[in-house]
Amino acid sequence: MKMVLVSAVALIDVDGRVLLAQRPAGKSLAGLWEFPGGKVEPGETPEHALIRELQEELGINTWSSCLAPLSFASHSYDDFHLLMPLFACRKWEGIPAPREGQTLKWVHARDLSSYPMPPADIPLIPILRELL
Ligand SMILES: Nc1nc2c([nH]c(=O)n2[C@@H]2O[C@H](COP(=O)(O)OP(=O)(O)OP(=O)(O)O)[C@@H](O)[C@H]2O)c(=O)[nH]1
Repeated sequence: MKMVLVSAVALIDVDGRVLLAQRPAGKSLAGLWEFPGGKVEPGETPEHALIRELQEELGINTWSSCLAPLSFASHSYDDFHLLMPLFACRKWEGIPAPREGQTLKWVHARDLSSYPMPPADIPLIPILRELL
């Protein structure tokens, strides 16, 4: 099966809340809440892919040194296998704004399970709760 490498991040604010983005209508898994990020392009590191995606999707800047490896998701969808490193990030420049039609929400760790997420993300929730 095709392996797809996606880099994702838990942006954590000063109150310990995590930023979730709701996938817009028309995309695969529309309506589900996910961590910001996207596919790692050829020649990119996961960190650089994330820095690029955060600029494109949210209009914020961060740095490799601010991306701490937290965990990863490994999940088979019908047509590909997703391998998704999840970083934690507490430091960035700018205010996250929805640049690609997403809805954004800062969510307390205890409330994360109220937001329907892609199946690959479910095992990441207890790990985030533990961190926060
Ligand atoms: N960014 C992100 N992607 C996730 C998460 N969980 C998860 O299964 N994915 C999957 O990883 C892929 C991310 O691709 P992407 O964000 O670059 O691409 P996309 O949605 O524009 O492309 P697509 O429409 O081909 O799925 C999607 O298939 C998405 O469903 C997550 O928490 N964050």
